[in-house]
This record gives sequence, structure tokens and C-alpha cells, in this order.
Amino acid sequence: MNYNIAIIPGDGIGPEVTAQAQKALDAIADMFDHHFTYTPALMGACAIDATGNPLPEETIDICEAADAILFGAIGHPKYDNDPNAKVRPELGLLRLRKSLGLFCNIRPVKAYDQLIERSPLKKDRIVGTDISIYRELTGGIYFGEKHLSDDGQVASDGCSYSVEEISRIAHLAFKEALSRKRKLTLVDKANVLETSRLWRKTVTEIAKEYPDVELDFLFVDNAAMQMILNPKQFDVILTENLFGDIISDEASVIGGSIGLLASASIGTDNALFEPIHGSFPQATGKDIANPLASILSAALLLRHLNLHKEAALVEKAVEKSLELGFTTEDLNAENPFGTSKVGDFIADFIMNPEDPNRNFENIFVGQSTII
Ligand SMILES: NC(=O)c1ccc[n+]([C@@H]2O[C@H](COP(=O)([O-])OP(=O)(O)OC[C@H]3O[C@@H](n4cnc5c(N)ncnc54)[C@H](O)[C@@H]3O)[C@@H](O)[C@H]2O)c1
Ligand SMILES: CC(C)[C@H](C(=O)O)[C@@H](O)C(=O)O
Ligand SMILES: [Mg+2]
Repeated sequence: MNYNIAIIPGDGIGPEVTAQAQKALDAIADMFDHHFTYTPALMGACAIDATGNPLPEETIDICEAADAILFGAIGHPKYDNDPNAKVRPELGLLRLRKSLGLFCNIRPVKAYDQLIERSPLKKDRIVGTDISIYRELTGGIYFGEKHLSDDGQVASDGCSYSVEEISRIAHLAFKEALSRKRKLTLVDKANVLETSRLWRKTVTEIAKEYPDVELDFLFVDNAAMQMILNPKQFDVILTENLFGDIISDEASVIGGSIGLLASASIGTDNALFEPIHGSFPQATGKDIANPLASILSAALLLRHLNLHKEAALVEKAVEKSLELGFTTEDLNAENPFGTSKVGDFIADFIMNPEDPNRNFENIFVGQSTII
């Protein structure tokens, strides 16, 4: 089959990790006789440099025409450190999510057995953790009215949600729970925020349509603590935009590195796949960033295209790399492998799943470890 994939590498480590995900997709194409046509597109600081606009019109057109979008990361310190910047790379991503209607961001979190000893958290707390975070992505405080007073002394960001915005992601989260352990936790701040009270009311109403799903509620401050104290209690978490952003970075510690956390941003007509991490500017060009979040995002992309066998093979390759310690320095400080070497390993495993040792020697060239 032929698939048209838009590729947005972005800034910082974005292009490096996306290149490894592309290697994995190319290997899948070879193995399963698919054809992936990649159309590159600009977004973020690189797009500002090239066009003055963090999200050029052409990028939206390319994404709308694609079967799926693979995105790396955006962001640059020159904007992070300048509160007066008129235009920002992040605006590109926010506008893309909004204009493609990518309202549902799914962030799977798991404790890989192979990495249990690498997590900074105690083993018995995290073994078996498997959470699916459903983060609302096109509403809330991210998209509310912003204001800065003329004298620069007062600023505000409005937060609003409609029943419709809450309902459409809530239904998807309940359906996900039905296919898992049948538990859904709504994370909110209903003791303070009007928007959170609307979330509780709406989700409680929708729960009547899913009697087999156990629904519970946690205030976000407590949820942040429970995530570290007892993450195994969670199955599906449903939450609004800002809380989902924060709680998913926190949850990534369970797995051992944010460099492992993939995500799918789903809308009615489009879908975009991206690591949850940012452009990690300190690592740019050093070949040290973990590419597995991007590679696992490519696996989610394959699932979206209904290529489940293919996705499972990519996931198996990732698990093998974790098992052998074939990983970057965030997971393997003693004997780290480069970003591109990890990508080579994954592609090689995909092409030789029955004989994974075949090309190890080539890949290990220049590395002190011999497995
Ligand atoms: N989706 C996105 O594009 C996205 C997400 C978050 C942040 N950002 C942007 O990225 C820039 C940097 O932000 P930040 O430093 O807060 O977040 P970040 O995710 O880029 O990095 C935070 C820390 O996480 C670790 N990390 C991140 N990615 C990693 C990887 N692939 N492998 C190994 N370790 C990794 C590093 O220790 C790093 O210092 C900012 O401009 C920010 O706006 C973009
Ligand atoms: C870069 C930023 C706008 C973005 C967000 O806050 O959604 C990022 O942190 C993420 O998690 O994808
Ligand atoms: Mg984030």
C-alpha cells in the first residue's frame, strides 16, 4: 500500500530523532512491501527563520493532504529567554493542533521490565504500571483570551471549556477504558475552577453510557502526588490541556526517561504523532538524544493506518534495544549509544526480526561494549 506521510522535523533534536523514526518506517516499508511517501514541512523556529511564520500555510496544506503526520519537536532558547518576542515557535504547534482539530492527545506511559532498575522510583512501586493519558489538546487556558495591560504590569490568560469539547474526548477515553482495565480517572481542580466543575458534571453524565467503566476523580495536586506514590492505581486518565501537559512529563519519570514517551494527537480528519518531549536544545547536533519516543510515535502512526503487525514489530524492536542496553545516555550512562546507532539497531532488527544478532557487529563499531 501507498501512504502519504507529512514530516515536520522542527527544531533542536527534532530532526535527529525524526530521522531515526523514518529509518524505522523505511525498514517496515521494505519488510511489508509498503510505500511511504514523505513530504517535509516547516514549523517552529526554523520556519520563523525561513518565512517569518512559525506555521506557514504550506505546512497546513501538506498536513491536510497527508494520511498521517510525524512531528519531531519545536522550540529555541532565543525565544524561551525573550518574554517580549512577538512570534514564538510554540505558536506554530498550537496553531497546527487547532487548525487540524487535533483535540485528543493520547500519551501512553509504561514501566518497561527491561528498565525497572533505571527508574529513579522504587521498583515495587512501578512494576506493571500501564497508563493511558487522554489530554484535551485544543481548548482550555492554552487557547483562551490573553491580555497584557498597556503598562505591562498585569497579564491574564482566560480558560474556557464547552460541554462539546469535553464530551468528544470523554467518549474516546471511556472507549479506551473499555478495552483496558475499565477504570477512568478524571483529573481536575473542581474544588476551585468553574471549568473543572463543568468537566466533572459532563463526564459524570457521560459515564452513564459506560456502566462497565469505573469512574473516579482526583484533584490535580493530589494526582501529581499519586502518580509518583502509586502509579499502578491508574488505567486511563482523562484531563484538560494544561494538567495533561504537566502530569505526562511527570509520569515519564516512571519509565526511566522522557525520551521514551510517544503520543498521538487525533482529530476527526487528521492525526499527528509526536514525542512528548521538546527540542532539548542542549543536545542539538550531539547525537545523544533518545530517539525511541519518536520511533514509538511512528509505531502509533502505523496503528492509526491500521498496520498493527507493523506497529508491533517496531515496538518489539524498541523492547529489544532496551533489553540489550542498546540505548542513549539518558538510559545508559555507563556505555551510551548514539541517537543514530540506536536508530540503525531498530531498523536492522525490523529487517531481521528472526536473527537479531546478525548485524550487531556493524552497529557496535566504535562502541566499547560487545554483547
Ligand atoms: N512538543 C514540542 O515540540 C515541545 C514539547 C516540550 C517543550 N518544547 C520546547 O522545547 C524547548 C526546550 O524545553 P524543555 O527543556 O522544557 O523541555 P525538553 O523536553 O526539550 O527537555 C527537558 C529535559 O528532558 C530531557 N529530554 C528531553 N528529550 C529527550 C530525549 N529525546 N532524550 C533524552 N532526554 C531528553 C533532557 O534531560 C532535557 O533537559 C522549549 O523551547 C520548549 O518550548 C517543545
Ligand atoms: C511546546 C508546547 C506548546 C507543548 C504543549 O504545552 O502542549 C509541549 O509541552 C507538549 O507537551 O507538546
Ligand atoms: Mg509538554
